[in-house]
Amino acid sequence: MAVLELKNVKKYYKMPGGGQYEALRGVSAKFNAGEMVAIVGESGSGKSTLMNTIGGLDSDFEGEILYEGKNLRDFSKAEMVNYHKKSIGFIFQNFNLIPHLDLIDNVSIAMTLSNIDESVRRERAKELLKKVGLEEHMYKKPDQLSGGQKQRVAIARALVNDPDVIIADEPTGALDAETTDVILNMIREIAVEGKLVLMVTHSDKVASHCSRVLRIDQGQIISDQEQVKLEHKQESREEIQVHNMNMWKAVKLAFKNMKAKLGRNALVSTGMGIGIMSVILMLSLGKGVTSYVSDQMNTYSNPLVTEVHKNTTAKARSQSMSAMQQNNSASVAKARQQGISSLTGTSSASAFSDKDLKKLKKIKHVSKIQKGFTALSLGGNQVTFKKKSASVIYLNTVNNSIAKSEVKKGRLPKSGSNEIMIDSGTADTLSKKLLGKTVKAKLQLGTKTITKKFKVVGLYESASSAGQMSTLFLTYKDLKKLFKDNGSTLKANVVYLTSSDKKYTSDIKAAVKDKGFSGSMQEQMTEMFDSILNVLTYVLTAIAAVSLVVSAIMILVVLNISVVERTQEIGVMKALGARRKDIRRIFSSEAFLLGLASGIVGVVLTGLLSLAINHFTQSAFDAAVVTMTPQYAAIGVVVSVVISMIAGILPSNHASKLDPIDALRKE
Ligand SMILES: Nc1ncnc2c1ncn2[C@@H]1O[C@H](COP(=O)(O)OP(=O)(O)OP(=O)(O)O)[C@@H](O)[C@H]1O
Repeated sequence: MAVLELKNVKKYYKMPGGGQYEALRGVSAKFNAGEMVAIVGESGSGKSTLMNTIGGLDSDFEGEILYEGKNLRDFSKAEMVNYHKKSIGFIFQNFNLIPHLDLIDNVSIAMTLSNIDESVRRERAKELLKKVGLEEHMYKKPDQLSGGQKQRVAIARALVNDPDVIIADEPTGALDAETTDVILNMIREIAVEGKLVLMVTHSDKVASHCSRVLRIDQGQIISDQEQVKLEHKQESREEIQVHNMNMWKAVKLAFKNMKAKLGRNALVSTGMGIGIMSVILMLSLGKGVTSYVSDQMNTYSNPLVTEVHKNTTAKARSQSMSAMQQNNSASVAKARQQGISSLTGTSSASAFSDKDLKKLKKIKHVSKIQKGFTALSLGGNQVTFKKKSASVIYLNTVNNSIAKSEVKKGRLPKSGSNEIMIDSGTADTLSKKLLGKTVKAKLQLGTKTITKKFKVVGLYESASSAGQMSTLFLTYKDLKKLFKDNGSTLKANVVYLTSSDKKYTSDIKAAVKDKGFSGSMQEQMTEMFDSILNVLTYVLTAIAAVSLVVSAIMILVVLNISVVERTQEIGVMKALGARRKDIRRIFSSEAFLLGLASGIVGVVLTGLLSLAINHFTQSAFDAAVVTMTPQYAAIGVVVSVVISMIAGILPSNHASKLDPIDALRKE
C-alpha cells in the first residue's frame, strides 16, 4: 500500500497585485515505503511548493494528499502536529540547525517537543549521532562542524522520531562533490531501511542515486521513471510515543536559549533590576523612616499603660475646618480657642466625665484606671531656686506610665507632703544639686496663678527623645487639693489604663480609639507622621515605578529582536511539530526567566545598597533607615516577573503565529 498518494493536487498563490498564480497544476502520484524519489525540475517549477504541501507546512491546496487514507487538508490541528512529529522528517539545504544547542539537543529537539524524558531522548540522539558517524562530536555546537557534518546532524534529527517519510529539500545543494556522495549514501540507506524518501534536486547526478525520478515542470509532472529497485533491509521500527510538550520542558528549553545570549540577557536583567531596586528601596526606605520616627516618638515609658485623652483636638480641627469652609471667622476663632484651651488644661471639653470613665472601665483586660491631669503653659509655670528661675512647659500628675528608669534620680513624689519631680534638664539650669532642695513654684491652676513651696524629690528623664520637655510632676491628690484650696475643681483631662498583661496593650489602645477617645499626644503625632510618610513613600515608589515602564519596553524590544534572530529556528520547530502554544510557551518562559533574574538582581542590589545606606545612617543618626522586609523583596520579584511577562506577550504571540514556510525561507 502507498505511504502517500497525491490526487490532482493544485496550489494557487495569491498575487500581490490581485489574481492568483497556479504553482501546482493537478499533480497525481503514489509513493511507496522504501522508495527514494528524486523530484527534479527547473527553478520555479514548483518542487518546494509540492514538498511543503506534502510535508503539511501548507494545507491550503486543492485535491488530495492521502496519508493513511486521510487527506492532509482535513487533518485536525492535533493530527497535523502528530503528522509532523511522527510521520515526517525534514532535511533542509541549509541544514537549519539551532545554533545555540549542542548536537544532542539539536537531534533530540523533536523528542523534547514530544515531551519525551531526557534520558530516553539523549540515548536516542547518541545512537543516531553514532549512526551518522558523529559520536565524538555530540557536545559540539553546529558552528563547530563542517557542512557535511551539519547535514549528517540534520539527517539524524529527521530520523529521531522514526518517521515514515523523509522530505529532503536539496540536501546536497550546499555541499562539495565528495561530501555529496557521503550524504546521498546515508539518505539512500534510510530508504533501504524501508522509509519513503522524497528528495528535491536540480542535479541529474544526484537524481541518478535515486530509485525513481519524478520530473516536474510548471507545476506538472512531465515524467515519472523508476530507475532501480532498492534492496531492502528489514529494520525494526522504534516505538516512540509522542505527546505534547509540557510547561517545565518549555522552561528548560527557554533556559538553554537564554544561556546562549548570556551577556545580553545579563545586561537586560541588570537594567530592569535597577528599576526594581528603586521600587524596593523606596518602599524599604519608607518603612525604615516610619519605624525610626515611630520609635523616636513612641518609646512608651511603660508598656502596660495606655494614655487616654478626650478627642477634642480632632474635634476642634474638624470644627475649625468646617467653619473655614463656611467662611465664618467667628466660628474659626472659637474652634481655635477650644483647641488651645484643651492644651492648656482649661477646656471643659477635654475633661473626663463619670460616664467616660465608666466606658473606659468596660474595656477588656483593663486592670486599673488612673485619673490624671496635664496642662501646657508657655511662661505661666515657673520654678525658682536661689534667685534663678526656669519656665516649666508641662504640669503633669504622677502616673503609672512613668517607668522606673525614667526617674533618673530620687523617687516619685508622694501625696500630702508637697513633693514634686521635675525633669533633669530644667533642674540642671537651676542647680546641679537640686534633688532634696525646696523650690518656689508659680503654677497656673485654671484661671488662677498661685505660688507655693515644694520639695524636689525626683529628677525625670523621658524615655522618648520627643518627650524631653520641661515638666513638673505632682500627685493628682495634691493637685486636686491645690485646686480646691483656690476655689476651683480639678477635672481629670487624661486617664491612664493599665493592662493586665503587656500583650493586651495594643488591643486596649484600639478599643480606646473605637470608643471615640484618642491616645497620647506622641501617639497622635506619630499617626500623623505615619500617614504623611506613607503618602510620601507611595508617591516616591510610583515615581520609581516609571523606570519599570522603561524596563518593560526594553524587554519587549529584546524579545522582539530575539524572535527576528530566531525566525528560522521557529520555522524548524514548527516543521518538527511544535504547536503555536509551544512556541508561545518557550518565549513566555524566556520573558519569565528574564523577569525572575531581574527581580533577583533588584533584590540583591537593594540589599547591598541598604547595607551601605544603613552603615552611613548608623554612624550619622544611630539608626538604620532602610528596612527591606521579605515581603518587599517578594513584591519586587513578583512585579518584575509580571511586568516582564506582560512585555513578552506581543513577541511570544508574534513568534507563535509565524508561518513555517516563510520562517524557514528567512535568510
Ligand atoms: N509565497 C508565494 N507567493 C507567490 N508565489 C509563490 C510563492 N511561493 C512560490 N511562488 C511561486 O510558485 C512557483 C513555484 O515555486 P517553488 O518555490 O515551488 O519552486 P521551486 O521549483 O522549488 O524553485 P527553486 O528550485 O528555485 O527553489 C514559482 O513561480 C514561485 O514564484
